[in-house]
Amino acid sequence: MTTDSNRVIIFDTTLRDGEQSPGASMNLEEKLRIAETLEEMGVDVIEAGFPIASEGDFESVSEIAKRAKNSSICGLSRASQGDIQRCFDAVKHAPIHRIHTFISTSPLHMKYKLQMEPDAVVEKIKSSVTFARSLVEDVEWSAEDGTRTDPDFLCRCVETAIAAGARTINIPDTVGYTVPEEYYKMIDMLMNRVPNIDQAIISTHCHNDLGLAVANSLSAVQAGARQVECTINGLGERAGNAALEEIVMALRTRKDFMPYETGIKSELITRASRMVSAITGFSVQPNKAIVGKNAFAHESGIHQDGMLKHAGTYEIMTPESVGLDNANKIVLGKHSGRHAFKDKLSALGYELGDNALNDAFKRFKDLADQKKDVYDDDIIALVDDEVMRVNERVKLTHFQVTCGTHVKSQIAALSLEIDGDERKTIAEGDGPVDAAFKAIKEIVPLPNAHLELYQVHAVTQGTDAQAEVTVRLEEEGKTVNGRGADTDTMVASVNAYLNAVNKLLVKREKGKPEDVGSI
Ligand SMILES: CC(=O)SCCNC(=O)CCNC(=O)[C@H](O)C(C)(C)COP(=O)(O)OP(=O)(O)OC[C@H]1O[C@@H](n2cnc3c(N)ncnc32)[C@H](O)[C@@H]1OP(=O)(O)O
Ligand SMILES: CC(C)C(=O)C(=O)O
Ligand SMILES: [Mg+2]
Repeated sequence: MTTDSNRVIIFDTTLRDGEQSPGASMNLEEKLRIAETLEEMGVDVIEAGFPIASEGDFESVSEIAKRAKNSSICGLSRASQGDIQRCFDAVKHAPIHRIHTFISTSPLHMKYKLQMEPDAVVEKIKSSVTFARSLVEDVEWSAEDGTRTDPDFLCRCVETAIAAGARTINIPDTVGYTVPEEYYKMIDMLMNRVPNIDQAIISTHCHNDLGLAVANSLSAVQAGARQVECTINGLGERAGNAALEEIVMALRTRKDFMPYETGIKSELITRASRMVSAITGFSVQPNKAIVGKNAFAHESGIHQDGMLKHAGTYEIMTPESVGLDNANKIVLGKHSGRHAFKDKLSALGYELGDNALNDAFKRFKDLADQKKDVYDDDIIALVDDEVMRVNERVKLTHFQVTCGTHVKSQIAALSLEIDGDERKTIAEGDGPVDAAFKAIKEIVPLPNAHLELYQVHAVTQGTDAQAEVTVRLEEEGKTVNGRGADTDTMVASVNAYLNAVNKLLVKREKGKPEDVGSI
């Protein structure tokens, strides 16, 4: 830990307050993994649990303490000797350790929860901190429900705790009630009114009931607090605690406005976030700041164009700075423009001329209108389809087919353009594919061609996925493969068959000059 006046101590309570989220219980092995990652990240203080709560909590705090090297390991305890002793017995194994003891100071909590008079609470602060100090050097004291506490009484409690030996004074916004300006004033008031305040570091512990936990914490730092209590992914009681990743990245990104340092290796944030999410089963919302899956994703054409020209146009931090190695994501969808589409094609190894690019872009927009997510594989299928269709002599102009139960045979209506001439037919078949292929053969007679393969696979997942169809035709020892891709499997099938037909025509041109172009 440092005495640098601009250094903010990061106190992580994922394993204590985070575990107080209903359904977020973790076993020993999981807590050890998280603690190891927090230590690797450079977290200054790890609140590893509440040792009096259960045998399991005691064991996990002890085990984390035994393995700790650089981080201080802390345990929570009520203002009672039993809790404090149990806490000490667990954290004492760590080379650097802390006892954190708390008691409520708001009128509501004192009257109804503790059923204690304010003077008795002050006495408890004195006795509990004194006892904790008899066991360890580093004692933190918290005024539970601090933000709803009478300011004069809060000053009295803080002064008592410091006089008894507390070296960190935490002012929790236990119920997420305060707002940034009010919290700033409260910290400022303590800094100015408590006579021995310079013997302690002021700490924040903000809950997110109004979505203000991070804003309140930063406001307190600006007022003089130098420890922030927070959790990975903002896990914690009810709506959670201030999110560590948001605090750290806000301080790092806005150094111009908030000239404070933390010791966190921000490149490990994504790893820690994913680990906590996987262990607790609490998924991170896609639009969550810093660690949401969309935090560095750009879908709209104007943003994508800006990003391609200069990432700073729409990103205030780099994905690498939080450990995302797949860099910023340009997500192609119906809001994308040509710049992003062309860039994606280059990344996929395609360089198309202007006309081909425009055609492919149009088909991409049509696809994006039908399909929510357009993946790289969709684009590859689409462009391959486009490239294959250049210079085709037989083109599909219209196709419709019936299908369903209680019909003996399916009817396909088909129009093709052959060398510029429109030809139409209607054919019956045993199933829609059979009807469609018979219709093609009626217009384009291929007496010696045999269908060797008809294969369908979904390019991506979901019911709106593109179907990719492969058709293999064999004619007098020559084999061609045709491919077609579309969200409609039947349209993809017809396109694949026609693609194979066009290839056969090319092969005829090359092999038998006398048959050139005969259809
Ligand atoms: C804001 C916070 O996050 S506070 C921390 C919350 N975390 C936890 O509660 C951890 C898990 N808790 C537990 O396992 C249990 O509540 C225990 C083991 C701590 C206590 O269990 P029990 O002894 O059965 O008490 P129970 O939880 O029902 O009630 C809490 C008691 O502690 C008292 N208490 C609450 N806070 C404090 C405090 N800071 N100092 C002293 N006493 C306190 C309450 O007034 C109540 O006392 P009472 O029994 O005389 O009425
Ligand atoms: C025990 C304290 C620090 C707490 O978690 C709170 O008040 O929210
Ligand atoms: Mg809390």
